[in-house]
Amino acid sequence: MAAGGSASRRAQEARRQERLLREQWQAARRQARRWEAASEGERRVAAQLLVLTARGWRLLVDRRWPGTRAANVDMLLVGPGGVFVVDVKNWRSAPEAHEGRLRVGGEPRGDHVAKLLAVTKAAESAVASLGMSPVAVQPLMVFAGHRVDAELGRIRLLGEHEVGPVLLSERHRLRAESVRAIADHLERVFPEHEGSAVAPGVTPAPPREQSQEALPDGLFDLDGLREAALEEALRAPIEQWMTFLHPDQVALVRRNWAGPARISGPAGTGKTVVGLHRAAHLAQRTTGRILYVTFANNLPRVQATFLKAMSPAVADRVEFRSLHSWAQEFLNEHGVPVRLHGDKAQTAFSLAWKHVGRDSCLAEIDPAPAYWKEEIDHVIKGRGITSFEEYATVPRRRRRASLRRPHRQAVWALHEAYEALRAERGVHDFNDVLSLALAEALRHPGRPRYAAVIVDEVQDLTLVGVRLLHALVGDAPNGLLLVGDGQQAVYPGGFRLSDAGIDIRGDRGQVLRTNYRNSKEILDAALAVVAEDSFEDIDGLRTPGRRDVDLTYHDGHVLRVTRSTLAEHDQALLEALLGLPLAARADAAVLCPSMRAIGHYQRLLERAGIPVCQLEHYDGRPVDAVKLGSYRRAKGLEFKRVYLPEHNAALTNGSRPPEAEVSETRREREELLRSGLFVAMTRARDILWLGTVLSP
Ligand SMILES: Nc1ncnc2c1ncn2[C@@H]1O[C@H](COP(=O)(O)OP(=O)(O)OP(=O)(O)O)[C@@H](O)[C@H]1O
Repeated sequence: MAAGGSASRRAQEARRQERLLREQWQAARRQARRWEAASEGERRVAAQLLVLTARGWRLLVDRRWPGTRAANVDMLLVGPGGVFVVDVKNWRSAPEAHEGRLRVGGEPRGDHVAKLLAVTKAAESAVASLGMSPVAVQPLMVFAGHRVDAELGRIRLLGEHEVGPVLLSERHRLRAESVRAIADHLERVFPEHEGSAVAPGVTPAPPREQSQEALPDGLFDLDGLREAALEEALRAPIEQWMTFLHPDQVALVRRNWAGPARISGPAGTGKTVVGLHRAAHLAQRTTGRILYVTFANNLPRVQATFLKAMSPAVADRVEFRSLHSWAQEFLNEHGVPVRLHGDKAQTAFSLAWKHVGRDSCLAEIDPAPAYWKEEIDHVIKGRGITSFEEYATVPRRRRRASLRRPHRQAVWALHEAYEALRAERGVHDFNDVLSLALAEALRHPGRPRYAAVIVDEVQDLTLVGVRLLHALVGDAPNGLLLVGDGQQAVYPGGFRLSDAGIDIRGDRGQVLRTNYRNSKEILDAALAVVAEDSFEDIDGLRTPGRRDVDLTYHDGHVLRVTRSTLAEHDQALLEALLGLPLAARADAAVLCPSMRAIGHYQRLLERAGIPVCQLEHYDGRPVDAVKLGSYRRAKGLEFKRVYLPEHNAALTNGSRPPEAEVSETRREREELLRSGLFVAMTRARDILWLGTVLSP
């Protein structure tokens, strides 16, 4: 039933659009005819664009390029789809875009490309003061008398038939008031060109008798426009942040940095948003590829979805990858054999622990082998340490237990045993993949394969990981951008920029301070968890856990739900979720600290008939299911409603021995658990549900 109903609605809308378009097209053609100085071809293009002016677009024609005496800009077009800088060409031969160059009739036309890009840059600067990101400004070359739909770097090449439908079906990023304000502003910045022979007013002329305006065959393709208009009517607008940023953010997106740069700031301050806009901006400015990397492997899919919506023209030049999957592919391409096998590597470690760890002095500090596996993973291999002398004195960042020389000797013996057993099995672990890739990258310093590398959640990388990414672009201008927040580190170990040989000075280190995501109530609750945990960020600075953050006005609440038993607690969670309107479930997430808890809540929700989407499978596109995953998997994401069942179960609550008796390693573990909880809590925009069980 639904399908039949929607088909008939679609047909009805199509008929309405067709009627409307005929009227608009006829008015536009009459108006274009008044442009005496223009050629017939240019008038036809103008008529296409004038149709848009009847649909909420503003067309500025023949404007002066600011800062020049005589240079002109053919057209500026502002509408729901953004700002377009339009250059109309009335060339006899069709354009050819090949290997980034424009040729017409075999002749190079690079000068036209350069001019259009320069005007686009001027338009970007003009709208930046209104907080508009450069990704919303797009250059277009339109060819009268030809059918074209191609790309030349960031320039879209369209024929006269294609331009109308393409612009009409752009996703909506500007509301009517913004279109007005931006067009008014551009009208002032790009004044009318003196001596312009084009009629200035571009409001459609009053309709004449319509019968005389029969459409000449082949001149105008109503079908294309009608389809586009229909799509436009059914399409949802893209998010506000994909077009408008705070002016300070726009400045970061557009800035020229002479070498590696860094953007830091507390949770929710728009770091990823700036990173994504910067990726799109750099892709627009260069012909090279941009690598956007994170540690987590679900985040790249989500970020790729966002970029595609935000800036489809450059989406295929930005590669979103998790660090390890990228490194593995890089090794494969270079013919370096790699046999990543996490389980076999883990068995090798367990055996090594049994042979040389369990009965050593290490067990006095912490009897849990996991602590020592982390020591090897994050301190020794994560830092690329290959000799005991180096390990004997290395600063163990984010590690609390102090290890004297005999302990370090014991760790080294464990490491060597592990490496021998791993090698015997012929397998690699995750750290090996990065070390091999680093060695390979350093072996081929030649032509960089990326114009830029942007690293998100950089605090979660190991030193070897960050060195590897640095090696890909070196200290090239605008090459490396590190984005992250030390307070959200959820892995042990860590590094300082100086350890990695990355020198970030002056304005290349930027801090964002305005939280756009959380309400005061939610942020205060999250900060209370880590208030006592000062942390060291990658610049080596110690920062107190309770940080000063500017908040934007935003409503949001914390709901604390305490029940005596797990069954009652789970029932309360189900009631909260079942009470949501169906559409609201899509923006709700249940986050858990462990795999065991994820399994438990997956069964609970499914039994109650609540559809669940694991965060592993979430790619940022709306899906009508409650998201479910671990705190770590939720990094970098956000949801309107976040549910944290048994949120404090892993933290100490009354059962903790006196402070003096708590081991350093236990303190370290608890600190990491609190960081994880802090990350999970700060994912919530409107509602943060905190479940507690009194007697689990
Ligand atoms: N200028 C802005 N105006 C309005 N909202 C914004 C702006 N900049 C960012 N936001 C919003 O703020 C939220 C947080 O942005 P983002 O995810 O980039 O922050 P972050 O600093 O990377 O967060 P985290 O470190 O917690 O993952 C998003 O909902 C985004 O839409």
